[in-house]
Amino acid sequence: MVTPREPSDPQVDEQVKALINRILSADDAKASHTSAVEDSRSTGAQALDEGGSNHTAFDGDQFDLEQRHALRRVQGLSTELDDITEVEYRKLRLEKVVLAGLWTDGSATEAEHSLQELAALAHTAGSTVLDGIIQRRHAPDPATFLGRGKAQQLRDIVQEQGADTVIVDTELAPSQRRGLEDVVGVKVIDRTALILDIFAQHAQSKEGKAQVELAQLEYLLPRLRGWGESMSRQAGGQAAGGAGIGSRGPGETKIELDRRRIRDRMAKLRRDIKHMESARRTKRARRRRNQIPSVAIAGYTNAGKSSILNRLTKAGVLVENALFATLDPTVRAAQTDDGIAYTLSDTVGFVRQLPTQLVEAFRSTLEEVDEADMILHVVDASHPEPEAQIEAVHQVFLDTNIADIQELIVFNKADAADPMVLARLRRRYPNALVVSAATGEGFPELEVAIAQGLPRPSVHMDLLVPYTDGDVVNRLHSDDTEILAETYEPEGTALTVLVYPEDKDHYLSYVR
Ligand SMILES: Nc1nc2c(ncn2[C@@H]2O[C@H](COP(=O)(O)OP(=O)(O)OP(=O)(O)O)[C@@H](O)[C@H]2O)c(=O)[nH]1
Ligand SMILES: [Mg+2]
Repeated sequence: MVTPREPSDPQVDEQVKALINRILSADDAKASHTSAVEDSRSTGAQALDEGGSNHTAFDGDQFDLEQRHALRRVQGLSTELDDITEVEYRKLRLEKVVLAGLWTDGSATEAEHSLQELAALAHTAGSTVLDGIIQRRHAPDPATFLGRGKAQQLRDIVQEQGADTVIVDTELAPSQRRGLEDVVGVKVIDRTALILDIFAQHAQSKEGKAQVELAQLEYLLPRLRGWGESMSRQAGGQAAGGAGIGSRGPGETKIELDRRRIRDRMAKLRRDIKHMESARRTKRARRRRNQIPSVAIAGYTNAGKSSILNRLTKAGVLVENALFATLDPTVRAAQTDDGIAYTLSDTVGFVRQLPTQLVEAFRSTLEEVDEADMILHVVDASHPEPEAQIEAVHQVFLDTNIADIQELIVFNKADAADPMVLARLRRRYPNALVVSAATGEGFPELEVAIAQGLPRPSVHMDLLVPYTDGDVVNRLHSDDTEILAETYEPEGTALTVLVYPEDKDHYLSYVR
């Protein structure tokens, strides 16, 4: 049984209230979402390499990153009430954390890697990870997630270390969260809330923000009940009749009101997102019509996708040694050595057990991948389990029906990877490439492989274009034609070209 929460235990209620306020307050997307990554990154996540981000010359000016740091500094100076709630909410939540996970199936190493990934996530959200425990157990305890004894041990660790938060490596039922909180005496957050928080901090585009807000509300809605229950219990004390109209206290009315406001907000967000989706589709259709081949970069979070994009295009996309640095698809123009233009799109990183609330948001970024001519599947070769990451990504490809697009696996971070592991990966994936976005190793081969994988203009034409039709020559010189020969004759420019089948008609009247 879950012990009923005392009405006078306001800490958790305050958190929920603050969260609701934050989400419901209009236009609070401004500074608040990007401000939470504190500078307390001294200890923690082994899954991230030491020393923060090492930027190459290809990573650009990192304006985004600077902006984030700048926003961080002004936090707490504002006197607006909204912002104060926000700051308190942050302070309350994510500072010194202890992690807790269960090892139910699989090997001990797998359980450990899962906790390491959680540490990396916590780190990305701005917390300092002090400690972590794993319990071997068939199934989670329905009341407290960890078994009673282990939960008490966790409480001791929390007290010893002076932690203020426990993060659990799964999604908890609301009652489990409260049950565990009652034992450990500090607030408990689950993996889903953590990932949602990171997404909220990082989303940049309007669509991304809307998607994340919708996901947060979806997560919050069923969890409001916990709060409502304790409030109506209060009211129940006054009107001792039990159920019925008389027992409805102000708490209940308030919770209903909040629920309705949240539902209204969710409906509005869904409408907005629909609208934004169709705008994006139009843009994509235009690109399609122009016949520019497209390459999508996909892969696990922190694999180095943005770094590879930057090196291929010198685009200056934010690279950060954190999970989910990129949360919005970014499309850039690139060119093969022999002048074929193509688009390269960066995508949101994959992660195991993506919260269901975020799957939609994630899928919208995969639409870019969906229509690509080729996928660069980037894998961090220095990660402890590259094969598991590949499988996780392939599973998502299967789930979203994009498994039939031509895929090129690219093992990145060759400079940091164990040579033995690299050898193993080379054997297992003979068609894959090994590169390092840090040193540039393997990039010439990568560029050749991309050039070979792209659809090429295939219709051979011999043309003579009169000098009066200069715009036609210009057009042939633009992105989507390959010029094999060009000479100037008295009657005009003679060209031998390869064009895409769709473009053939434009030039038929100039054929010699
Ligand atoms: N040693 C080494 N580090 C690299 C290499 N490529 C990228 N990194 C580092 O790995 C981290 C993640 O790089 P990103 O390019 O942001 O990775 P991403 O896949 O775009 O990550 P998300 O957008 O967060 O999913 C950064 O700290 C990079 O500096 C590499 O070849 N070698
Ligand atoms: Mg990225």
